[in-house]
Amino acid sequence: MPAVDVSGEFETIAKLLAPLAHPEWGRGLVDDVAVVPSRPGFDLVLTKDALVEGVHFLPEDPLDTVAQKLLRVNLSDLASKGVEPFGYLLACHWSQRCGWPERQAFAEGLARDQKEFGIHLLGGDTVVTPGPASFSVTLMGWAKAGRVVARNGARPGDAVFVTGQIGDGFLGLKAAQGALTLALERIEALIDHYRRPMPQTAFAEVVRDMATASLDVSDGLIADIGHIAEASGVGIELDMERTPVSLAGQAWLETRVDRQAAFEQLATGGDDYEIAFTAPAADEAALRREAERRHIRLTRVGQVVAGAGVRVRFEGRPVELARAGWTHG
Ligand SMILES: Nc1ncnc2c1ncn2[C@@H]1O[C@H](COP(=O)(O)OP(=O)(O)OP(=O)(O)O)[C@@H](O)[C@H]1O
Ligand SMILES: Cc1ncc(C[n+]2csc(CCOP(=O)(O)O)c2C)c(N)n1
Ligand SMILES: [Mg+2]
Ligand SMILES: [Mg+2]
Ligand SMILES: [Mg+2]
Repeated sequence: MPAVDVSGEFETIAKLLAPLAHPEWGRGLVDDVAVVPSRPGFDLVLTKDALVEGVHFLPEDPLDTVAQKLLRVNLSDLASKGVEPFGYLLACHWSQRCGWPERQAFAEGLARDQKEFGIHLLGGDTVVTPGPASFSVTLMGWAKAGRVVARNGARPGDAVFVTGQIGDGFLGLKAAQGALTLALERIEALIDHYRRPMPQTAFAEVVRDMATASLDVSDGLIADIGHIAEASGVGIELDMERTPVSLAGQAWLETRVDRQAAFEQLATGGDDYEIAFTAPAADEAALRREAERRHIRLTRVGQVVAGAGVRVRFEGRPVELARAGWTHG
């Protein structure tokens, strides 16, 4: 009799994924569907992002961190809209390098973040591909009916804010590729940020209550702020030197001769998973209090004006950008 292939489809589902399933709604991952009871007074909010090896993560990245990044890029989308997540559908397209130990590591990463962020697996699909591995998640959350912040609510007179720090995802990729010379602890922190960005889930309720428009920064700060400007039919003025930078980012900036070009790279590099949003300028003090209570850095990077598009300045001078952020060809 041939040996049982323990990395097969149904072993993966039964042994690694079923323990992660929602105790009621996931039906033990032995049915064709998941069933989520409706929640009166709430809207069901859905988002989906995929990760592809060689495009979003590196072939040598450990699979537990790939699983965490997969959940976190999706958690970031819901957090940026002020929505509380509860569960997700998962598609695994395993490559040839994904044997049992790699699949186990992937499931461990999922388990860790399910616990940290209070979500459960509802179902999904498991296939093998001859190409690079890829994964996707459809994340679901509840929002009080009619209360999801849109991209299109920015108005002249609003200020533009961003949480946390910008540029560590971009620098983290360079660090992981061995292309940065910084102190080892900085390199390690940057690589960890690239592999396991931290979504600003604690800020979601502040966005929900105070933002006029919001999104998360995945493509790049300038490109994503451009999405708010476009959706809202307004212009946005951005002071690029205000881009909040980490200690590692500052150390990197000090190694650069062309400071403006360096800021441009940080503000267009993407992979940040911070929240960018607009709110009435008069609410700045209240927003700062809310951020401080949650130990979250908050930076005012620009303002909303009448007009169209993002106008970027660096130390008062207009900047012509080669590109505003990441796009898939
Ligand atoms: N293949 C698709 N089918 C249906 N809708 C899509 C598809 N791709 C993107 N969208 C929709 O287009 C909009 C913009 O998607 P986008 O992926 O740019 O947003 P995001 O997830 O915030 O950004 P990022 O992918 O950089 O994290 C969203 O409403 C998304 O649901
Ligand atoms: C190996 C490797 N090369 C490049 C990048 C940079 N990158 C890829 S996709 C993306 C935007 C968000 O993706 P999406 O719009 O698909 O959600 C960014 C900034 C990376 N993370 N890994
Ligand atoms: Mg997307
Ligand atoms: Mg996204
Ligand atoms: Mg987004």
